[in-house]
Amino acid sequence: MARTQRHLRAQQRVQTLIARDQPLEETLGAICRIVEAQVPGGIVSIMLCDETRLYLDRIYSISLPQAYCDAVTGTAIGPKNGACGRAAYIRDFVVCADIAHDPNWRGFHALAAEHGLKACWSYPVRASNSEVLGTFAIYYREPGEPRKSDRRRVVEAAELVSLAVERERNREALRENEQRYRSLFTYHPDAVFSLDLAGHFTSVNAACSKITGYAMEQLIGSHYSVLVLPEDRSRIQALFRNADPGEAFRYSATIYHREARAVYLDVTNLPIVVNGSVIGFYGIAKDMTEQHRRETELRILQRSVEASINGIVIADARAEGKPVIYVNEAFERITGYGRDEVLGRSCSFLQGSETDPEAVASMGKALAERREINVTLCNYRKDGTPFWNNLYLAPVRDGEGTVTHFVGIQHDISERKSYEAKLSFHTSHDALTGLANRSLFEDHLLHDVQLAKRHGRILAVLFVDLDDFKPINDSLGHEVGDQVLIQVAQRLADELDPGDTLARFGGDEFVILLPELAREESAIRLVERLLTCIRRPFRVAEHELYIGASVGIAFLQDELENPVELIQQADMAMYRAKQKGRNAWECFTSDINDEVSARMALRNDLQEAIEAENFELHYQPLLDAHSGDVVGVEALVRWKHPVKGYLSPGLFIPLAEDTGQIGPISEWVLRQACRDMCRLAAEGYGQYRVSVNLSPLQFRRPNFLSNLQQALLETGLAPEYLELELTEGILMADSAAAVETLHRLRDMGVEVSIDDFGTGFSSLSYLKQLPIGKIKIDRSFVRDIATSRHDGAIVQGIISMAHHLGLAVVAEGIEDAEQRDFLAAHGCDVFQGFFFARPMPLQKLRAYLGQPTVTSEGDALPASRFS
Ligand SMILES: Nc1nc2c(ncn2[C@@H]2O[C@H](COP(=O)(O)O[C@H]3[C@@H](O)[C@H](n4cnc5c(=O)[nH]c(N)nc54)O[C@@H]3COP(=O)(O)O)[C@@H](O)[C@H]2O)c(=O)[nH]1
Repeated sequence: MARTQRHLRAQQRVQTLIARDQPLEETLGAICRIVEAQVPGGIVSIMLCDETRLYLDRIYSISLPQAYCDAVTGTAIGPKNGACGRAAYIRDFVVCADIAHDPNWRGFHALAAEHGLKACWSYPVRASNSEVLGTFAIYYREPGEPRKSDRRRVVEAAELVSLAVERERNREALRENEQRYRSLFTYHPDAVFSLDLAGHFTSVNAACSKITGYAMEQLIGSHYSVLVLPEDRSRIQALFRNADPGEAFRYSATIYHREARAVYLDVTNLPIVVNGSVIGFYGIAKDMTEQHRRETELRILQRSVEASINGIVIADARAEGKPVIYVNEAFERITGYGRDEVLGRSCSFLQGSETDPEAVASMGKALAERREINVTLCNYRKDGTPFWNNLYLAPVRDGEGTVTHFVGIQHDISERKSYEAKLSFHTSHDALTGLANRSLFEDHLLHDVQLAKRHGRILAVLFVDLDDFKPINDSLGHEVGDQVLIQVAQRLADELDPGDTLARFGGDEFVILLPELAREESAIRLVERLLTCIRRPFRVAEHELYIGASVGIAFLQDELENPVELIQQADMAMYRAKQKGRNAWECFTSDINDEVSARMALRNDLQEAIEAENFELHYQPLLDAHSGDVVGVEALVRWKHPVKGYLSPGLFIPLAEDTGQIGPISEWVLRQACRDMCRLAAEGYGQYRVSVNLSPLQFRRPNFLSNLQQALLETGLAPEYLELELTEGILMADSAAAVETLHRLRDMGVEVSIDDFGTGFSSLSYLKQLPIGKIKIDRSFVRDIATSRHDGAIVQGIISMAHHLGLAVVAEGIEDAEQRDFLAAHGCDVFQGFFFARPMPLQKLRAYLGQPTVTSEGDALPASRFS
């Protein structure tokens, strides 16, 4: 009984050691001690299997000699390998009553004998799953058989060993599991954490710290929501609230990094279930910030590509034929092809008959060489219309540098191209007539002169200047003038050969290049034809208009160095033709050159005269036809040329009108005339009205009226003592504006008369509508008034009708008494002419007007010339 109790107590001790997870070695040592205490003379050994279950590689014993233990450690499990090797092998009790004679101990006899071991009883240690874990054995130093109780003791001890070893193995497995789990947690690159049910962090790994910027100790215990963006909090709280027990849930969240930057997370939470209850949540949060940035960037890029106004096309560089894999909306708009019609096709379908093969080849070369290129080529829309495509092609490379795609950016530059074409047309053509302009004409001239010289051809340049075109422009307006020019251009073009060049140099000047004439007479015959065709009437709206032309001809001479000189020569010849009268032509000769040079010199001299104010005014009196009183004077400008003396305005006014120099001359005349009249009055010669000739240019200036007013103010002449002489042409051009100006003059008190009446297009009925007071019959009618019944009748008619309209009539150019008497007899109001007085300088006018006479009121009396 006492032995049984001792046995039980011994077992309890061992079990306590096992339960307390004491080290296995300690527990097995205890088992050895307990059993040896129970079996006098018995020496206990416990052997355990290796992982392969083929060897007994560990031995625990408190009494066996160490040398023996070392020798048997590693014994293979086998039927003839001693008591333990065999017991593990046959999985049953093995009794070796006499080791020395036991055949299963062959190989171990000497060892056993050496250590005095004579008997051994061994039993396999088996796990709960029957797996052999090792052996439990008792050695004796005398041969002997076990009793039943001995066998039971060995089996019980083996079970205790099994318990201890299994417990140790479980402990090991648990430790390993724990380490595995720890590794997963610790080394996971994503943030792994656990939360309690209230949402506080209970554990965090290093990645949590890295992603949030907070130390692990700071995170543990804090609530997850302090990290989450306020706008995300309620959504995430709801997810936790509504999570199905036992189900994982996933969401995206944005948190604040400690450095106040947003971190985008992809979070998965899963419940921690212990004993069937959820006690918290595990979380795995993947940092998506970089991916989010890339996605945002990609989205923006994608939208930019979609919304680009340029067509964008992407082709697969690795597939045969480089098929299109993407086109944007602009591509569809520009080409007219829908996306579905394009995808999978090679972009070459946009090319057509007008596509430049060189551009296509250079594009193909760039694609083959995998490099970018910018080409402009003609592509075709779906409806067949061509468009200019400025295409930029660039390769797209992958991470290894392999070209995977080509991106093409199309820019439809059709509008720019057409604008450029127009621009280039305008730089080389006249906008009104569409003819070549001077620059293009000169290009042709240089080229044709070269050929003519090389092949000994006859080449001529014709300079055509229209006669009588200016009055049309002035009197009927520019629109009518433009139409005439267009028709002239057409008529000239109709007469020319295809190889000839017709150009307009501006105004009414046309220039023709005849590069290949059979003989010089051919040019002259052509000129005759041109003059004839220009003489034919021009019809513009309700007008039937007649003009002529003057043509200068210049032939290419061997000695000519600069081809452009031919134009100048033809121009000079034209000038000479003009002097011959209307519808004439003239060939260039060297004397013409001299004449033009003289004109150029005169122009330069005139400019100097303007700057030095080298002019003088002469005054020609105007006499009352009845009383002979001087009723006014006409101011006539003279140029005091330093070499040539006084020059008549007939010599320089037309030149000044051509060159625009008339402007400053007119300004000077107006002011000087006003000043002189004031001076005469101040000197007591009387206050006379002065007539000043007005040039069309001066009248049309926008600031004409204000300048006039300024001149009157500056000089102090009262407006009623100023009369402006206008030609009919001035009034006819842009008549509405001209009439308006006349009204303003009348409002100012300035008198207006029509000069050279009878030579223009106007009729008396037209003049009736104008606020004018006087007409001046042209000198040409007065000249033959007494001898030509025709002129006499015209003058008579003019006077009669003018009086009916309430207009005074002045006759100019009266040179003899006959003319005077005729005009007096027919009621002419005012006389002017050499018969009475020639134009004279102011000093002579003083003498002509006689001694200054001053009335009691201080006014001078008018001088009478008839008494
Ligand atoms: N825009 C301006 N034109 C001006 C100005 N000064 C003169 N002119 C114009 O120049 C043309 C020639 O003028 P001029 O040589 O001075 O001749 C004038 C008279 O001398 C001449 N005249 C006068 N009486 C007779 C005569 O009996 N016989 C005859 N053969 N000639 C005579 O007529 C000219 C005046 O003509 P008009 O102006 O039509 O009254 C001439 O057209 C001038 O208008 C100027 O400052 N600005």
